[in-house]
Amino acid sequence: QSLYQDLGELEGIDQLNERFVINLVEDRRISHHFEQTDLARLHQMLTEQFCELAGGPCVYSGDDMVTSHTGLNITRSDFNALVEALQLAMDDQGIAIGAQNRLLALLAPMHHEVVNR
Ligand code: HEM
Repeated sequence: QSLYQDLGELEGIDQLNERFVINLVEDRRISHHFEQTDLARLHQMLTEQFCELAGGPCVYSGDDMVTSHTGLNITRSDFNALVEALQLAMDDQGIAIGAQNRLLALLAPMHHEVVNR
């Protein structure tokens, strides 16, 4: 059973990111970062990215992580808040803890590309 399957394939990942984006804009610690953001695009790009990372049949078509986060002044605390928003969304989707941890392990190394840029 691949991570892609454990996340509910494309439909599950799409639903996950719908909740994730809502959680981001509702989280008062980090919502200010998303005031100018095209949320429909963010949702779509996250879905492509997670699908590809999880081994699904997608190709991420967005900007690279350094380019898309440079100038945003994202802190380590902001990063941790985003991870919490994702965990809440994964809980909501009923994704098993093992699969949650596998996705988070794929995202964690990206903190170098998004924090303090
Ligand atoms: C592993 C962590 C992260 C991942 C995987 C990630 C992923 C992405 C992706 C896929 C995009 C879309 C890029 C595009 O439009 O081409 C994006 C944009 C964005 N991210 Fe992140 N991100 C992460 C961390 C963060 C954090 C911690 C924040 C702030 C709390 C943040 C704020 C933003 C904002 C504001 C945009 C939109 C920029 C714009 O409007 O052009 N991201 N991110």
